[in-house]
Amino acid sequence: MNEFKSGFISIIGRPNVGKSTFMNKVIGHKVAIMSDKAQTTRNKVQGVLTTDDAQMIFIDTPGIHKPKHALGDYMMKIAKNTLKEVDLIMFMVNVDESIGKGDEYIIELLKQTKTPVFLVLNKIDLIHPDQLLVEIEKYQKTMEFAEIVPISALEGLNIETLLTQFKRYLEEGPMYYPKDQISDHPEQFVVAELIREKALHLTNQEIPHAIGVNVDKMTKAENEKVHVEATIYVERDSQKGIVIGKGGKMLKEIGKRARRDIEMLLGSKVYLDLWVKVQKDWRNKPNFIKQMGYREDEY
Ligand SMILES: Nc1nc2c(ncn2[C@@H]2O[C@H](COP(=O)(O)OP(=O)(O)OP(=O)(O)O)[C@@H](O)[C@H]2O)c(=O)[nH]1
Repeated sequence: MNEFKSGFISIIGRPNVGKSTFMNKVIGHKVAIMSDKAQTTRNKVQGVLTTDDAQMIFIDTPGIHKPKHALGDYMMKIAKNTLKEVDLIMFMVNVDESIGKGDEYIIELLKQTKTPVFLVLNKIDLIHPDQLLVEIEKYQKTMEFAEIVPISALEGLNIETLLTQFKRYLEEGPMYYPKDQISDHPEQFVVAELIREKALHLTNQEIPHAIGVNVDKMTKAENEKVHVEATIYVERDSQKGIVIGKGGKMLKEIGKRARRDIEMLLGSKVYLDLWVKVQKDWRNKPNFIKQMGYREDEY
């Protein structure tokens, strides 16, 4: 059997280029893995595409949508961190419009990351084929792209080619989101991802891949508050120290930010209890991975 590949793909592009149309075409109704509330969270998972031999998790890139308001260092840092941590970047542009300020802003950001960038020229149905080459050349002058793929999200043109190319770039990896459990308890996975994401962004150290999060318990209390208990797993004591921070400051901040997003996701008040544990070499322990929600046979 072929190896199973998986990875995170950050979608980036200015408003109206067709990102939602693309997601709908690729994932269709499966986008409904999360409640509508999730659509208001920052840095949200847009959709998960699972095939027999691969899983692609498309995520939004925060700090990008309103460059005018988001130029602050803080938002730039979040955007950069997100782009650094994903496996691929999908930069979508409208081929029927000239390169605008919004695109230039994104290109500047993309130049600073080592993650492979796919330039996806959308809406090819609106232009003459001769024009396509001209547009491609314009973009090629701005930076180096791993691949350039013209598509029409609306008409479904060349989408399969794009997905095949994505797969070529992804590495062997686990199935982060179970194929069939998605509609049952999707929240737990998303909640874990939100906590992990905050921990990654805030620690900004060499530990990202050593952080795993498990949601141990999620219950609704009488006052309608959702009580979430989760454990952040790291591989070494030193990493535990970083995640907890001086006087517990870091952990508190991770909790604060994660809670905000979880509340938006679930649409209710949340009480978040976070623990940090050292589990040596957790990434190489199949049972542990399974316990964290990944299925062993898919791993
Ligand atoms: N002709 C044509 N129109 C498209 C294509 N893809 C998207 N559109 C149209 O472009 C408009 C914007 O598409 P969206 O998918 O909402 O764009 P978006 O990037 O998600 O926009 P934001 O949510 O504002 O970031 C819609 O009217 C779509 O129907 C395409 O391939 N061809």
